[in-house]
Amino acid sequence: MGFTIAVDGPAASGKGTISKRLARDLGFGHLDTGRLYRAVGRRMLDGMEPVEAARTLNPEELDDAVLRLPEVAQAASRVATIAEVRAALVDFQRAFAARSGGAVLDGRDIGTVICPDAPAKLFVTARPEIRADRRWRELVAAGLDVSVDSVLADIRARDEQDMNRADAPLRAADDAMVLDTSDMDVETAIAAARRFVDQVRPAS
Ligand SMILES: Nc1ncnc2c1ncn2[C@@H]1O[C@H](COP(=O)(O)OP(=O)(O)O)[C@@H](O)[C@H]1O
Ligand SMILES: Nc1ccn([C@@H]2O[C@H](COP(=O)(O)OP(=O)(O)O)[C@@H](O)[C@H]2O)c(=O)n1
Repeated sequence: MGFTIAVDGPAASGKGTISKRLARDLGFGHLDTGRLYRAVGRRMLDGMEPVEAARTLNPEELDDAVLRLPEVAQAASRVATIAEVRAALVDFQRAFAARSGGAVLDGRDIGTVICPDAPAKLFVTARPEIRADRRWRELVAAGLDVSVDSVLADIRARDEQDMNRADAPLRAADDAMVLDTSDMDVETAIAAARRFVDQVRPAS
């Protein structure tokens, strides 16, 4: 089994950016597990029952640009409260984590539930207003007409729902390194994450 890096944190904290770079620089695979929940949420918006949607998800659906939409993110957070939906997605995530050659998974419950034995766990966070500003810039750059206030409201609502659900709530694992990126630029945040990984990774 390869080395697994678990990266969790709230919306737009920078966990995807860090995970992608760690994976690229280390030659590991990367799985953005939020896309699984977004794909289920999207299917629910199309009228499908969420548990059925999770059980029959196709990996090809994970690359659709429509998954970025704020309404899909909200639907994702709603379906993510359903224990049977989460259960249906466990095997896919654990199989990815176990791939030889190493894996980086980012989400909300990777260090706590999906890969509790991962040797490297990061919890990436930032102040809500900063996260909202980052996500707003990203959505505007993608051509969406959204206000920063609506993005902040979505982030706060999802934080609340994700932290307070009964099954696999968003929280830092006890053995996670907490990285607050509020006052870091992208390169500084990536470098801090890499230093931590290098400390716990056996030299190869
Ligand atoms: N440390 C940082 N400083 C400034 N912008 C950042 C930082 N980290 C990420 N971003 C930007 O913020 C947005 C959200 O980052 P992303 O990695 O997608 O967050 P997450 O995966 O936690 O939702 C992206 O547009 C990204 O380029
Ligand atoms: N491992 C995960 C990943 C995402 N999710 C849910 O899926 C939603 C969307 O996740 P995401 O990672 O794509 O969201 P962003 O952080 O990119 O905004 C979250 O608000 C969570 O409710 C989860 O419950 N568990």
